[in-house]
Amino acid sequence: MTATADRAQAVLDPVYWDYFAGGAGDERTLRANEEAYARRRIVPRVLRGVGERDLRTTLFGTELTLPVLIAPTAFHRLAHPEGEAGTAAAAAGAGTVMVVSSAATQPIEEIAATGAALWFQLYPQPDAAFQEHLIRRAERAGCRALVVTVDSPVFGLRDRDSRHGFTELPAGYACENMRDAAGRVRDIAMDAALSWDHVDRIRAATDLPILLKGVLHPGDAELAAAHGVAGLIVSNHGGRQLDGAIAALDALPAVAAATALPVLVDGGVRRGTDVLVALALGATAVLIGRPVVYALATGGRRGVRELLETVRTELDHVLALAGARRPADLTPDLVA
Ligand SMILES: Cc1cc2nc3c(=O)[nH]c(=O)nc-3n(C[C@H](O)[C@H](O)[C@H](O)COP(=O)(O)O)c2cc1C
Ligand SMILES: CCCCC(=O)C(=O)O
Repeated sequence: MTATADRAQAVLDPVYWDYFAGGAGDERTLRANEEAYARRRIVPRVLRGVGERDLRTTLFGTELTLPVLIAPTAFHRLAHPEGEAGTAAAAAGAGTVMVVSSAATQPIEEIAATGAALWFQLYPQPDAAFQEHLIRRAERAGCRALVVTVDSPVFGLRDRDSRHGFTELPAGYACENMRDAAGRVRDIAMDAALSWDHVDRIRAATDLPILLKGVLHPGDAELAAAHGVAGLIVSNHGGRQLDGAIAALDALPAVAAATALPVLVDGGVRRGTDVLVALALGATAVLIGRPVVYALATGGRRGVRELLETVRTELDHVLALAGARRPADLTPDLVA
């Protein structure tokens, strides 16, 4: 991973690099996400007759060839001219799901034309009619789930971006999926007044399964189930929102214990061993953010495909070494 990050930094405009790589505040949580994986050790089982591994995982009716999804990240055209469609083409080739950001720089219809299985990430919007318009568009484009990001009542304070004065997209780029009924691009609203009522409203507006992204507290996992949510993503937004927040991996066990819903996790997943550890500690699948952007920056769709295939190979390999045939065989006792 480090090599890819270095290569991405070398090809990217320094302002964009800092936007992609950076986090909030002192970037403590950003670092903590990776450190939490580095702290864990695997306690393998032997002589389990594992044989051929089977990495397939089904989520809300979609079969994935590996339990690794592409996290929603903004502005792919700033990383590479192929943009989100390049990332989606790689997801389709690898047989996994891409979660498309509200801040994608290409229309969802063009991203969907790659044939990829897509979920749409929605920042809950205070304007109910506008929000419903966004949801309908995602549905019509064939998105199979809504990922509602709930960790952003206000936007994170990111020192690197402030230093550069990076506050809006350059000319020629837009958040193409934030167009209203009149075709005008609206700013993504963040609203500190949002509450569980808003989740109820989104649920009433769609039959798509709803995942809440950005849950870290087990009490919120219990509430999510009570509000009819289909799944959770344990996440601190890659350390870009609340600096000082608990590392995603450290939050995972208590959230998984608090709910019967499928629990996904993102933040700091870099290798097959990290995937194994997250699954053992209660995740049904993981998502990867920055490494995808870096791979896109350096190699377009081919780069992203290569990244996914590397993670697949690594996960297959470490499952064998740890004595597990499939993701469901992984249990917390395998991690110290
Ligand atoms: C450049 C960048 C843009 C992001 N944009 C979004 C976004 O639009 N919506 C969202 O819910 N999360 C967004 N995230 C957070 C990711 O979905 C994810 O939680 C995080 O990147 C995972 O950590 P990782 O980068 O360590 O893998 C973004 C993250 C990055 C790095
Ligand atoms: C308004 C764009 C939001 C992108 C985002 O979520 C991030 O940069 O972390």
